[in-house]
Amino acid sequence: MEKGLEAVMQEGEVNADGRQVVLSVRDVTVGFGSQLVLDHLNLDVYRGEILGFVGASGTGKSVLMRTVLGLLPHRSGTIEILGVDYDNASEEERMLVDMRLGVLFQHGALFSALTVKENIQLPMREYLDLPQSLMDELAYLKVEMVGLSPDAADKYPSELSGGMIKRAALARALALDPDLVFLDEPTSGLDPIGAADFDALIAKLRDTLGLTVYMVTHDLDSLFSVCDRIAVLGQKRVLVEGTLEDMFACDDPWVQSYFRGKRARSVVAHEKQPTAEVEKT
Ligand SMILES: Nc1ncnc2c1ncn2[C@@H]1O[C@H](COP(=O)(O)OP(=O)(O)OP(=O)(O)O)[C@@H](O)[C@H]1O
Repeated sequence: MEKGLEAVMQEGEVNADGRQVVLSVRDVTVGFGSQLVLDHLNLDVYRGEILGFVGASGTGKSVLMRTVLGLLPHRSGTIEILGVDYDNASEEERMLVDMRLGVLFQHGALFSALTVKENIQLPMREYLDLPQSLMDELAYLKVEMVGLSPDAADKYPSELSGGMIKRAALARALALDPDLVFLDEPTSGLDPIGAADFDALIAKLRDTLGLTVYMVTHDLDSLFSVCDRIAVLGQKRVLVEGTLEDMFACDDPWVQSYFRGKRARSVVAHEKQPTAEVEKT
């Protein structure tokens, strides 16, 4: 049975804790030829949270994100987005779901021949029928929302710094006011201050817009500072998902070395520093 936009946006299983599940991945298996990358993987993402998704290189984080976005086929299992079983949805339902999703691919992936404003307007042109003046107004609004100055809107990607490209790509991901945003290593390639600013921007957007954020990252700072929950991919499935405390308590060797290793300890020490400073004054 087909559902209208209202139904698509409001549905989603509510779990035992009363949390709304906006993305539910059940028993999903993905492979290429004889190589199995994901094997009966399960994952839930809750409305309004920032979920950090980590795992060793090559474990399948990008494959999972692309599978959830319908860009790669899965051999078995179900994927429900905003309460809609994507595989069994009608074309209209899929389009309504797609409109509620924003994606920031690794390296920004802006079209180099288009200005920032034109890049932001691409999803608007694809899904909506709006007059140019309104699309311009909306594009400037998104540019401001991600902390870029208005003159950045008329620049081409080659005229922007790495941090500005990430912000412009985020503005494009926000073009249709999505419910759920996928970010693939959003802080990679940024210096620590740029990365921290970007993390703060994501947290602010979540708080003000009520976004749900699914963030693939290797950045320990992001995991410690902005993620509400973390899911760890390993052995073709989600090894553990939960809070930082759950990560510290997990006895899987990779999770232990990642969250209790030297780098993690220095990040924790650094995260605690501002509090110590405040206490001194
Ligand atoms: N289109 C494809 N065809 C064949 N194999 C693929 C394809 N895409 C990914 N793979 C394989 O799937 C595995 C997982 O790749 P993926 O890019 O998802 O890893 P990742 O966890 O995102 O790694 P990283 O952290 O380095 O980005 C790798 O062995 C990769 O070679």
